[in-house]
Amino acid sequence: MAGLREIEKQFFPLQKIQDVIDLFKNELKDNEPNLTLMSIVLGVIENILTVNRAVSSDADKSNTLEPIFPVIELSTIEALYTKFVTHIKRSVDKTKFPDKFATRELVKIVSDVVWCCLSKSFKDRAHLQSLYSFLTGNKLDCFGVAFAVVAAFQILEYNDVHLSLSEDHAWVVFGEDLKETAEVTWHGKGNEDKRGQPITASVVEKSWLYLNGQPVICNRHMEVAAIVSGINPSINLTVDSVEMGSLQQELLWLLYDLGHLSKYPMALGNLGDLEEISPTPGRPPPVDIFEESIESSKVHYHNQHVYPYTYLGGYHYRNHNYKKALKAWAEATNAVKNFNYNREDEEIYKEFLEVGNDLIPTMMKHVASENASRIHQTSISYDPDCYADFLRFYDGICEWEEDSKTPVLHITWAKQLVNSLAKFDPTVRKLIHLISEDGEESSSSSESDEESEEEREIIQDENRNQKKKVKAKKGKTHDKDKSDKINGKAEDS
Ligand SMILES: FC(F)c1nnc(N2CCN(c3ncnc4sc(CC(F)(F)F)cc34)CC2)s1
Repeated sequence: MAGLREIEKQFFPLQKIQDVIDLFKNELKDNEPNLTLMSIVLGVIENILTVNRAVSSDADKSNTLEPIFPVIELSTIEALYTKFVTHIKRSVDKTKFPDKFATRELVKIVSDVVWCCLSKSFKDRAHLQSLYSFLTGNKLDCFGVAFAVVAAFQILEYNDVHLSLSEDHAWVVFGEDLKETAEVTWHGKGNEDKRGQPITASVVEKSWLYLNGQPVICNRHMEVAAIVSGINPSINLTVDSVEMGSLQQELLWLLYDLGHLSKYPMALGNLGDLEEISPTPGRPPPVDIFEESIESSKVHYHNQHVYPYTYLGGYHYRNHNYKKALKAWAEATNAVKNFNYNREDEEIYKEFLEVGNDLIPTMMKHVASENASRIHQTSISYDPDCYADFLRFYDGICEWEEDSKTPVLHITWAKQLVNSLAKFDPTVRKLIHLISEDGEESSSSSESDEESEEEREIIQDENRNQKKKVKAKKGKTHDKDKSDKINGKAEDS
């Protein structure tokens, strides 16, 4: 790939969101959309709108709704583009690799060409995902390194090297029919990188990090979807750039309409989140998009992806549809239970820890107060379906832990379980009919009364302890409340 093509240059300068949409629309018509160009353009815009925000000095501008979209000059983009292309072409002697398809040796060399320039600091900060970050700050996050390798191979005119994505890791596939795999980046903290190594069946089997062999294997258009999905509109922990969020949302709808999100559940989840924040007129509601994300995982990935369910659960929780939230979370652990938990799976562990030990307890508390307003007939603490999904949620977590090298549950899980159990009304606990996997039936209402009496005593004892603790903690601000604000998407100030 040489310099920018004339047709690409004509879109500059980019002065508004629509100019970026037009540039991407044109690139996506091509069967080799220019990954390097698009990553640099998005990185420049994200940097101006979030990291180096031009603080408008004239007072009148700050309170108008006039957008602050920057003017992106061709010269800025071309300089960065040439820098990356030159760096890649100068570092790889193609004459040594006459094959049409990439080899493992070449993949390691290209990974090294990216890796050697990286500064060793702050790898899990925001806004480190684009080639702009690589070219101006020598910093890339885990995804950014893998993407840079794939963009480099496009420049070297290999069309067999593609991005392979799980829910918390990225690597590449290559070779005649994408049969080869290779690590090209690091994962998590304190793990030696395994760059150059293949991802073997033993590493993949029952591993959430490698999705048990069901990762998202991208083509060039899905690689564009990955950089758009990776846009981070956050200015800081509490405020997002409205312009950057709108650009991401419009680009995701462009990719959606072209069919490039149909096999990418997380990109659909990201789009659902954006639609919750700012609904696009004439587009489906967020729930429909989350359902499409789940359907995509079922159809294309043997229902092995977990995030589609936690996207949906989080959405229902935020909108106080507690019954639907419990159903989604039960289906999330139904997906995760087939994996064996290991030390590199912390991200999904944290997701479930928050659901089990924070969101569900908070939900049960709210519902308890709702009872006070005598609408308890519809409340979840009287609903057998909710109780069944609550039990399924925990059953999935326990099955996930079974045969795992690393334990999942600890005392806090048990305490919260007892605490939440107690919030369900005893009558509803009798209505549950437990059918084990081998079809054996047993009703949850225990045959002997003293057993349920004993169960009640444990629960009452736990409640007494909880009440004592709450009184003791009265003065202390609840961290979760703070982080609730942190997760809030306040409008651009
Ligand atoms: F569980 C839900 F509530 C979630 N909310 N946000 C979630 N994200 C946000 C976006 N995200 C992603 N969104 C699109 N594509 C990818 S590829 C990938 C793995 C890695 F970064 F490449 F290593 C992560 C990821 C990770 C999961 S899950």
